[in-house]
Amino acid sequence: MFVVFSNAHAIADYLTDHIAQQIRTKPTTSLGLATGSTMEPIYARLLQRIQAEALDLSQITTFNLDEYIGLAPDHPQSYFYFMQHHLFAAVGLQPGQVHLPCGVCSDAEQECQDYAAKLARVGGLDIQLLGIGSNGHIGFNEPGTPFDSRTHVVALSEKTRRDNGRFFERFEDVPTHAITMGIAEILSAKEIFLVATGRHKADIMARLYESGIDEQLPASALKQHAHLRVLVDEAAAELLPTHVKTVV
Ligand SMILES: O=P(O)(O)OC[C@H]1O[C@](O)(CO)[C@@H](O)[C@@H]1O
Repeated sequence: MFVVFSNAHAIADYLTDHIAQQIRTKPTTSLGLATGSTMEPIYARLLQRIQAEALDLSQITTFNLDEYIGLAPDHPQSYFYFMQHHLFAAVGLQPGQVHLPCGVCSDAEQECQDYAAKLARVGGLDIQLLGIGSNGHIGFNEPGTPFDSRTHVVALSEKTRRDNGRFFERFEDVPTHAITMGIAEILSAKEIFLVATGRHKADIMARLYESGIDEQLPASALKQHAHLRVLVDEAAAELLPTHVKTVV
């Protein structure tokens, strides 16, 4: 389950190869995308590859995991802005191809239903990329989220708001709520890659390894998935027992 790479760039190379191959084989590939610092080197490498190979993205679709409630797409900390800045704009993905929950729609519950309906129409994304929060959240599915959840509004935990506070000027500016894809929708992807890099992710990787399937640890839901790979760098793998690690 755990594949250990020397560093974050090696993980980015591996995922870029895999995603590029998938798109070449299936031009209508649907990608589930994540945000956060972990994804930055991955999108940087993917962007280089797309440009170098002039990979045809005209038929792909993308679905992001989550968005903060209250942040407009042009807010620098919105996840829409993150995706535009790190990937979408440079590779020329068109508005109709990319999907993120709307954080400023007047009816958030309706937005969740609409997003869930769009995901249901795709019927399981081809590849889902995931980061992991230090409390084990995936997307913004915080501990205690039912594993059969679909897209929903979530109240962010104090821990998550503090972790993400590094991107905001003041802690009070960190949104209190978000819309996130649910765990059932994440699990419906055909392949899932959970990525964790850095020593600050070593504790949660050890917890994930030791835990049974437990709603208090959202990422443990992934253990039910037949095509999950957890990609870690050496620092994030530090507390894992040697016998569970495949080193590449
Ligand atoms: O990659 P980071 O910045 O450590 O974030 C980990 C996870 O937390 C989130 O940023 C949400 O808190 C996710 O988008 C991400 O997958």
